[in-house]
Amino acid sequence: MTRETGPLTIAIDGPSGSGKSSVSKAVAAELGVGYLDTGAMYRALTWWCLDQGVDLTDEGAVVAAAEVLPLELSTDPQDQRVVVGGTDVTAEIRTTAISSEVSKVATNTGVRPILQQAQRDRMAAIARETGGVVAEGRDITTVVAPDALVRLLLTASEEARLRRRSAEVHGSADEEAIAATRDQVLRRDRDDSAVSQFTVAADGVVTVDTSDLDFDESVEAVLAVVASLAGHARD
Ligand SMILES: Nc1ncnc2c1ncn2[C@@H]1O[C@H](COP(=O)(O)OP(=O)(O)O)[C@@H](O)[C@H]1O
Ligand SMILES: Nc1ccn([C@H]2C[C@H](O)[C@@H](COP(=O)(O)OP(=O)(O)O)O2)c(=O)n1
Repeated sequence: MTRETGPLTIAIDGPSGSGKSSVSKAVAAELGVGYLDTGAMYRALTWWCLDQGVDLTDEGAVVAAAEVLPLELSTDPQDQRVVVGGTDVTAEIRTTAISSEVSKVATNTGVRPILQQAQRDRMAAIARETGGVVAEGRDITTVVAPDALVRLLLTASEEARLRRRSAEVHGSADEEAIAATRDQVLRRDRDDSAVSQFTVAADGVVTVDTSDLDFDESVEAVLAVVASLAGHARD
């Protein structure tokens, strides 16, 4: 798609389970633009460090790994593939083993500027190629792309986020499954909050609360904000 006023750049942040990845992918597909999952980059680096035997608490070693991370990330929202050093890790980076360790990498203050710059470069390349980009994470609206045309904070109640993640990871949202999900949702958000602000919208960032919306309604709500801010009329 093309716009006379420049590329349609959309930045979306939010806590775990708010619907960032799934909603962003659907929004990008609907608008016909590329997609960047910045969380996948932190997850891929975590996987690679573990694979290479790098101690995640050795900050300098993890920074050195970030500098040479051999990452291939697809940009098609309907075909997401993450390849590190020739190994397809698309599924593996979503496992509890990675989810429980990724904050150690994401809170490494030497790693963040390296991945943030890589994310800016990727956003620019995707926008050039497809006329726009939907990029999602924790600091896209504030640090990576504060000048994006549309900036959104996707939120949902703690209860809704736990229920969704639990259903996704354990196939159930009963008490036991929710208890097993707490660490990778609440503890991780608490840790990640030390380096990014993603619970309160920064100035100029629009909040969409999805607690009482189903998936399709969440996608519609985001598309409505895009239409009002970017003047983009859907086909
Ligand atoms: N509004 C919604 N209502 C119900 N389920 C949702 C909604 N948004 C997302 N989901 C589901 O919740 C789970 C977590 O969503 P995801 O997009 O991975 O969140 P995040 O990227 O913010 O961690 C997925 O299984 C997704 O399909
Ligand atoms: N822009 C970003 C994106 C993710 N992160 C961190 C925070 C998370 O713990 C990990 C993984 O992010 P991801 O978006 O995949 O996590 P969720 O799907 O929301 O559970 O990376 C970050 O610090 N900054």
